[in-house]
Amino acid sequence: MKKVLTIAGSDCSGGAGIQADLKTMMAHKVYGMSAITSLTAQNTTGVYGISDVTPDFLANELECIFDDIFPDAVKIGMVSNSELIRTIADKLKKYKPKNIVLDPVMVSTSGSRLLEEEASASLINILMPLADIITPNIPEAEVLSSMKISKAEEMVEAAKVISDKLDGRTAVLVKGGHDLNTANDLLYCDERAVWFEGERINNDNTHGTGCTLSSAIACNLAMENDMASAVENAKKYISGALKDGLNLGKGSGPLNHAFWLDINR
Ligand SMILES: Nc1ncnc2c1ncn2[C@@H]1O[C@H](COP(=O)(O)OP(=O)(O)O)[C@@H](O)[C@H]1O
Ligand SMILES: Cc1ncc(COP(=O)(O)OP(=O)(O)O)c(N)n1
Repeated sequence: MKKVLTIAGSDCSGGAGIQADLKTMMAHKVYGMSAITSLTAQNTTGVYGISDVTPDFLANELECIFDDIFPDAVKIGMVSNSELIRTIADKLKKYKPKNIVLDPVMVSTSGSRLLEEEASASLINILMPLADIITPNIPEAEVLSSMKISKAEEMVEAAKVISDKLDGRTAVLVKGGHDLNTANDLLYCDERAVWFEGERINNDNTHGTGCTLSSAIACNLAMENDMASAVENAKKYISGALKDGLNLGKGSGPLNHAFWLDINR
């Protein structure tokens, strides 16, 4: 059985963070593990509290995992401060896992900062170069490229700028969920731009879409798919989970991961 590790924050309401990641892993029939960076008190209406673990505790979690059940892929999500970012980088350099997917989580859809402002530079300079793929949404790609993105060509341009900053070694997937007309994601990999077109689904329940997509990519890489196939399969997964139309909570609700179990029975 393939094994996948998520290093991310906990969402007590189960829509995003490690809960979304572990549900995605279960649906992909891989063995899921989690190193928690932060506890959040949040639900479909917003984020009401954040409590980071200590760097020593995160180091301990990572040692426990890597020394015992070595993952075939690693997904990294919310890491709110520079000390935690450095802790993760140290362990990745020590253990050298393959297939690192980094979702550069900065601000939740509900508008709360999940990355301290002064930690952006550490995320970019310390953690991103270690990733095989990073998956910014449009606002995150704007921050990373220092560009405004308002059309498809600018998604390509921004992805190139970000890729250049990472010496071209890291694939860049600019997600199009924040474009109100389409849902097309752009993969820039090995100096080539490839579009993954998605039908825009009329569902405001999008809590955890970014977490889910990046975990699905990690699962597919663990299962030895190449990068483009991993993104293509992950896009099918996210589209199906959104289309299912689960409607829970008073705000932007979570996805239904169980649809995948039903269609793959
Ligand atoms: N309404 C939608 N219809 C179809 N796909 C969507 C929709 N909203 C988001 N997605 C897809 O969900 C994934 C996550 O995208 P996005 O919402 O941009 O990221 P984030 O959750 O990090 O802000 C992408 O594959 C995007 O295309
Ligand atoms: C603990 C935690 N991690 C990440 C997020 C952000 O989730 P994401 O899927 O990027 O997008 P939204 O849920 O904000 O739409 C989170 N909220 N909590």
